[in-house]
Amino acid sequence: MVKGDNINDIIDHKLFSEDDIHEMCVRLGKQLTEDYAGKKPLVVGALKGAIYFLTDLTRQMDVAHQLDFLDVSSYGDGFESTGKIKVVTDLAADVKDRDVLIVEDIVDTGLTLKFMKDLIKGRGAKSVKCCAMLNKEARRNVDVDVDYYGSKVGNEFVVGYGLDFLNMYRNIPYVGVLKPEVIQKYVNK
Ligand SMILES: O=P(O)(O)OC[C@H]1O[C@H](OP(=O)(O)OP(=O)(O)O)[C@H](O)[C@@H]1O
Ligand code: HPA
Ligand SMILES: [Mg+2]
Repeated sequence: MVKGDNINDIIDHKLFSEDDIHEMCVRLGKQLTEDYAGKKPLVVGALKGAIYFLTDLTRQMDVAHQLDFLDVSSYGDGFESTGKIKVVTDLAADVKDRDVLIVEDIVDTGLTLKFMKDLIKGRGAKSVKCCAMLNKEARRNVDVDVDYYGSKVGNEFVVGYGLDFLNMYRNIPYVGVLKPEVIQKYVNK
């Protein structure tokens, strides 16, 4: 949160509490532990939104893995995807012949995930899957598999636990729906 902000002026209602998110991490961590046993996956956090989910999820994965990060951006400072995706900061690791698991906070139109999966597959990865906290399926406009996810979410703009609006509010410890008037305030500027 930002000092001086009143949470009640920002969040319309809470969608997923800290306990809800913890339960998602436990369930997904168990599944990933089974599915990646013996594979030493490369876990790729999609910067910046995924960092909160990534740190909690990987601590529930009882499987040896390595971490890397990829910053691919399409939203810029706005809240609507521009559709033009670029690599802001590339992976450090070579993904050739690796089992890669992309961790995302949310899959919305699917453009970001498709871009990342295609990029990593194109570099010769053995497998590329995604584990997202939230799946905003109704907004999908490209065909891409979200292999694991914590929960579906409706067509609402959510913030907190890594999810931002104008790069703010990521540190709200739960996921809430952003008040439409907050969006309006910035859109009309
Ligand atoms: O499915 P899409 O419509 O592509 O949207 C989902 C992506 O958008 C957000 O990232 P953003 O590009 O805003 O950067 P951030 O992770 O730094 O917030 C979010 O974290 C996902 O990565
Ligand atoms: N909230 C924050 N970031 C996002 C969202 C959302 O609902 N959809 C795509 N990026
Ligand atoms: Mg992101």
